[in-house]
Amino acid sequence: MIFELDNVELYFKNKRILNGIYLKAETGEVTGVLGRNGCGKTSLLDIAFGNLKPKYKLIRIDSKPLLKPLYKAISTKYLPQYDSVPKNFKLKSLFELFEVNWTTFTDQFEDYYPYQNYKFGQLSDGQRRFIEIYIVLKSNSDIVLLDEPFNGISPLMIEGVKHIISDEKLNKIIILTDHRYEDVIDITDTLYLLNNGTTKLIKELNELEDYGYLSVGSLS
Ligand SMILES: Nc1ncnc2c1ncn2[C@@H]1O[C@H](COP(=O)(O)OP(=O)(O)OP(=O)(O)O)[C@@H](O)[C@H]1O
Repeated sequence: MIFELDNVELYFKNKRILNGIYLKAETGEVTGVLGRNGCGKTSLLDIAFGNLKPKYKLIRIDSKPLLKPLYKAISTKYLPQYDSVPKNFKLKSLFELFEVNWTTFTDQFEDYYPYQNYKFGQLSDGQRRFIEIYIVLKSNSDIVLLDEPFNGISPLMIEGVKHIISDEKLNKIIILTDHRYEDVIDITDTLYLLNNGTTKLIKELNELEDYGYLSVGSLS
């Protein structure tokens, strides 16, 4: 499957946030979006998912325009920037809801074994984040959107998430954004920089310095 987001124009109160966006992502690949704070990365994912309506946008799936919101037309999972699971939800029920196997999870991540009957709100911030990422990535879908998946989780868990992303991309389109640019670069097949409201396809990493996203010398 090929997903394209094209010709996006987004304003908040007459302030133009996005203009002339083009992003292409396909099954079997991880597509990364980098950009400074406030440049519009979350807005872009919201527009892609279908829960933020810009002035203009065009989404194509396999070259055909999509007229419905993505989440209504295609099986899509979205990890938002902040907690989205109600705090009184039991982990067991959460895994059942997303049809993700708890035993497979705890076989791989043994630290979580005791928590099956815990409520989501009884976990630490990082534990909650990790569980959310895991279920979003592991549940059935064609497209996965991840907003800052590495934020707040410890280095070993970041490595774990990167492995899961690499496995899951075989059958999914994965689009992610995060400020941990080295981890993003490490796992992405296609990389965009969001700068001055437009996307730039990054072919050479030094372009990240040329566009002023990284300071000169950061990559050496
Ligand atoms: N509901 C809103 N009303 C008005 N302005 C908004 C709204 N949501 C976002 N903005 C503005 O739009 C711009 C883009 O915000 P967005 O959250 O998409 O950026 P971001 O790149 O994800 O930022 P960060 O990396 O800091 O999370 C910001 O300048 C923000 O102030």
